[in-house]
Amino acid sequence: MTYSIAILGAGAIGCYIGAQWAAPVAARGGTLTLIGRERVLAPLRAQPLRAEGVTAGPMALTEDPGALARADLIAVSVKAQALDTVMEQIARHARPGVPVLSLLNGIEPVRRLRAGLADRPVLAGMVPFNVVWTGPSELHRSGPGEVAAERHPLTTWLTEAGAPLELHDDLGPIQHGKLLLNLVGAVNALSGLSLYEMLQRRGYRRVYAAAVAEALAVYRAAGIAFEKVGPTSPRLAVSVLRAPDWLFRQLVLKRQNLDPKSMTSLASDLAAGRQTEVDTINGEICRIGAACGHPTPVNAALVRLVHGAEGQAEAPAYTADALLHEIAG
Ligand SMILES: NC(=O)C1=CN([C@@H]2O[C@H](COP(=O)(O)OP(=O)(O)OC[C@H]3O[C@@H](n4cnc5c(N)ncnc54)[C@H](OP(=O)(O)O)[C@@H]3O)[C@@H](O)[C@H]2O)C=CC1
Ligand SMILES: CC(C)(CO)C(=O)C(=O)O
Repeated sequence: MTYSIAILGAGAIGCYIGAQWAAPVAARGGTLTLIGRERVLAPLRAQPLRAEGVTAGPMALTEDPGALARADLIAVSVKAQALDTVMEQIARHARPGVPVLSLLNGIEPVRRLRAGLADRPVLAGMVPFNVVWTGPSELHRSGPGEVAAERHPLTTWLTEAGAPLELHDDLGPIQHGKLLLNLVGAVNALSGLSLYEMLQRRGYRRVYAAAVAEALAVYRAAGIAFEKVGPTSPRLAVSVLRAPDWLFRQLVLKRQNLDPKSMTSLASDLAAGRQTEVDTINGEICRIGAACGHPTPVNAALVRLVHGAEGQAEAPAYTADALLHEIAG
């Protein structure tokens, strides 16, 4: 059997995953189509996409959501803010029963896709690393790990074709593990610094550690299982993040291969004056806390501050002390 894969949302993640999957899909006689905006696709028509120095295999590039009609699997890689439109496009163009794989951060997007596309399988996926554009057709990845997805005949076909993908029967613990890693996004966004610069400073790391410690307490109270995603186990991370700068640099930063200009995707949105995914990230911790009666003042403060900064002409530049003050209430 051979299949046609569509990636809906040609941004940092969609293009990186497209670059990883294109050659294995083509080698099995399949096709891969990236659906996105012309401003992103035009440079890729002029110069093939390169991710980590490797040139991507053949892929079709289009702005037309009508291309979904040919897909046997649709991987969604837009921001959560675009999900309503994407669900309408899938409902209008995709064939009945074609599965949708969510590559978005957070747990809420999968819930929304399952509610909005109830007539087709929606598979959870998780991208553990950071990807940034280093040129119009060049991507840089930082951080370890493999993309994870729920097991399904189409995701099994992808792995058999050689696409780098780990399959699981239940992605819940992995999604909850990734959510802990994502809590850095709001701190990074509010600092106004690159992720690399922000992580060099203990004050910001203490804010991030407080958000993770609170989330761990909420998971415990709610009985939620999680797995380690990223370089360090979340419980150890809380202590490691609080270490002095010189020790953190030796233990973590030196091994991370972080691009000095890298930003979390939440920080890129805020810096570009766009709405962010903070409600699906820190907001999810607040929702779980509210449901089990566990207070979440740290994550609630981060949600409030990020919302306050959205749509402002200038990106915020909170000092670490100011953020520590805000989360202390
Ligand atoms: N970047 C990263 O390192 C990581 C990101 N993630 C998650 O992956 C998801 C995608 O993030 P990322 O790649 O950074 O986001 P990007 O903003 O880089 O990419 C999304 C792209 O999809 C486009 N788009 C939106 N709606 C549509 C549509 N209906 N049809 C076609 N294209 C559309 C957007 O255009 P426009 O801007 O015009 O809306 C944008 O170009 C997010 O949930 C993020 O949290 C997960 C792990 C790491
Ligand atoms: C950096 C990372 C891996 C964790 O927040 C990420 O998922 C993002 O940029 O959104």
